[in-house]
Amino acid sequence: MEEKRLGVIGYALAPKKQNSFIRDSLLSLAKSRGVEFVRVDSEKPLADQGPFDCVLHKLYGDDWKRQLREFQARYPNAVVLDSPEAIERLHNRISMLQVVSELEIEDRTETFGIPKQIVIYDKATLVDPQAWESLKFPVIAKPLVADGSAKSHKMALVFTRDALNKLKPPIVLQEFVNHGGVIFKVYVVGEHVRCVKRKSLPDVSEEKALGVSEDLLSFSQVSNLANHDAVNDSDGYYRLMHLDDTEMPPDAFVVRIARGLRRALRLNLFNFDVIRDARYGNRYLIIDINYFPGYAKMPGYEAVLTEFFCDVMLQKHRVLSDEGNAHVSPNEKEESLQV
Ligand SMILES: Nc1ncnc2c1ncn2[C@@H]1O[C@H](COP(=O)(O)OP(=O)(O)OP(=O)(O)O)[C@@H](O)[C@H]1O
Ligand SMILES: O=P(O)(O)O[C@H]1[C@H](OP(=O)(O)O)[C@@H](OP(=O)(O)O)[C@@H](O)[C@@H](O)[C@@H]1OP(=O)(O)O
Ligand SMILES: [Mg+2]
Ligand SMILES: [Mg+2]
Repeated sequence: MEEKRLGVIGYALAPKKQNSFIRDSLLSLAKSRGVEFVRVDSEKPLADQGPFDCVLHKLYGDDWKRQLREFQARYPNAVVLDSPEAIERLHNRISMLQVVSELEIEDRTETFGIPKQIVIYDKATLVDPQAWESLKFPVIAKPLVADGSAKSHKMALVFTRDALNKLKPPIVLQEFVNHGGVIFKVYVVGEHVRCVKRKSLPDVSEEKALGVSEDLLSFSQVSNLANHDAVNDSDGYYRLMHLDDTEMPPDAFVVRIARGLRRALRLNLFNFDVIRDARYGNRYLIIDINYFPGYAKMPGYEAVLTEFFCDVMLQKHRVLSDEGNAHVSPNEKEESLQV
């Protein structure tokens, strides 16, 4: 039975995201807590729709950003999850990871950072040895832009300097770090943090790097590959990893990083990929941060997300009732969402 009407969330998502995220199980649980979901009609201006208490979105482009601005001007009390300016930082693989160096986290046993990386904007720099002299091969070449397009996920494991001329800048060259073939994906939903294990690229030994038949290996979204894809890979490069044997990073450490990133990024909905450097065993490297990832892959995602949306609505009501007593600026309102 519906307890109390908390509010309406307008969602603006690409069809694939809508299909995976907006499930009946989420809608009914949210409804039982007084939260209703309404699809934003992409054929009409956002500001002419609603009213919504909250807009949940993962769309790209200037037109969408303009629509959000117009909506916010018309409904200054509505909550936009998340702010397009904050999301934009994740659309560039350099600014995305710069935030890691801003974190001030002390841990007695574990350390963290990012792999060594450089950015290459043009072909000329790509073939200039000075540019990548300091990098140790193999490296992973990643498109600089991470805008959700299929192209932005196309990576290459590059074994030799000679292979660099096959790449198309702008790219980031990041040192490949052996990590036992397992990646940790940390899902953040407001204050909630959940870490899961996924398959990753297998380690590359020095002999293997010397013996490869190709000096460049292309791949895309490895952690989403089904296990049988990996096993059937014709040259046997991928193999089934024993995820169960891999120890998880300490919970408290992961939560501290997640909360630090959330504050620094001013985002509520994201995940980040972490690998454990096989050379040390207590050193963790953050390699990727994604806005509004595939939460539906998280067991029990409905309860976690519902709890979060209820909190957002309750905080909004709280801010509004405070506003009756004193003036609260829009910035302060946003701040209050960041617990
Ligand atoms: N520096 C690295 N060292 C070792 N493996 C890496 C490194 N960077 C990336 N990988 C591997 O390559 C995969 C893809 O890299 P990354 O996560 O940056 O790409 P993405 O396309 O943004 O991924 P996602 O689908 O999570 O958005 C990782 O999941 C991991 O398996
Ligand atoms: O679609 P999936 O469920 O695989 O979710 C993936 C999501 O795609 P979607 O937003 O189109 O859904 C990706 O977003 P873009 O970089 O392409 O913007 C990125 O966030 C991945 O990291 C997510 O995979 P996960 O990290 O959760 O495994
Ligand atoms: Mg990733
Ligand atoms: Mg990514």
